[in-house]
Amino acid sequence: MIALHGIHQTYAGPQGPVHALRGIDLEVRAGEIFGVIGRSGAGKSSLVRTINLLNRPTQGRVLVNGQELTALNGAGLRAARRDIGMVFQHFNLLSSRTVYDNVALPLELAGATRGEIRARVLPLLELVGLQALADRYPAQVSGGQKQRVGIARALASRPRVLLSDEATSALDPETTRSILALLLQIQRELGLTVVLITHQMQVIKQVAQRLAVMEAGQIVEQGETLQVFHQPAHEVTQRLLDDVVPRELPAPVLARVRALLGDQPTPDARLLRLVFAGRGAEQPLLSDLVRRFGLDLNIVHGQIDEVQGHPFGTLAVLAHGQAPQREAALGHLRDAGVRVEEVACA
Ligand SMILES: Nc1ncnc2c1ncn2[C@@H]1O[C@H](COP(=O)(O)OP(=O)(O)OP(=O)(O)O)[C@@H](O)[C@H]1O
Repeated sequence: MIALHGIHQTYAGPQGPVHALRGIDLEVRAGEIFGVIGRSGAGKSSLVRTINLLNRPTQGRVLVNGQELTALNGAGLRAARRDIGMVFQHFNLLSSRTVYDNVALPLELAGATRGEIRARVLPLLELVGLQALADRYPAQVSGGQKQRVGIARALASRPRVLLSDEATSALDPETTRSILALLLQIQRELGLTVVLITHQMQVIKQVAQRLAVMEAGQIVEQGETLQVFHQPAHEVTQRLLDDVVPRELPAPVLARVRALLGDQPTPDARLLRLVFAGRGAEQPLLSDLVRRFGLDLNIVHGQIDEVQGHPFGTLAVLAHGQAPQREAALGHLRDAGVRVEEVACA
């Protein structure tokens, strides 16, 4: 659906060239929501803007729906771009136009009649829940509503691809959730392919089926969201994931563990952090540890969440038991797909 081959992007900066993209190869499948995450300056905006050639890459090829955009210019490129909608962090609405007229703009530019425009804009406003606000100006609606206008405008030319450049970064968490829910809804209803860039794993967690992690102009990791959350391979991914599943146990939890252990050396006790995903989270593994391996467990901390409809979470347990049983129990957990880490608590 979308294929990027060997993409390089170099800008002329005041202190010399800036290599914003350094050899990106990426495939996005038809009908999926693909998330691109990275820290500030990693190259995310540069990447997403190459997909519709808002930035023409210095080197490399961009293919969308089998058409090589990098080989197009002028009218050919303009036509291809109509198949790619885009929403922006700061909405990019025209303040002098009403909500209705902002959504109508791309259709006007494409030469549609007033009747055609009306027949397209009204259902779009209904889709994004703004039919009652059609006559308001951007200054008279909230940030979340502005983004709904931006989404309706992006959909006006019936694109098959939607690019989202930090669409929720200017919004509060609750509005972010509602905008992401809307993106999911339209992706499902219209069968859109969505590429969404963000610096927040919470956003990825809510909507992306697959993701790529960027750092310094390169993709350092990519895969299915649940898999990457469960087994992040790159340090940058792990750091970004700390937002959703912190690696460090909170200090009060560690203090409680120390209090539980008391002053006596307890060679048979281990503090373990278990990361469950999908399959592992659905089995009665903790009762197995007690019944089959004779361990004593204190649950000291935990959180359970959902990623792509699958349970995902972490649990910190203080496990008491003799070394052979403990090792067998940990093997059992790992076989069931649970990631097991020993946490130092001294
Ligand atoms: N038009 C430009 N001219 C010069 N340098 C640029 C230009 N656009 C981006 N850059 C530089 O390219 C690098 C990548 O920027 P880009 O905006 O793609 O990253 P980003 O991951 O989207 O960052 P952010 O989340 O802060 O927007 C940065 O070092 C940035 O300063």
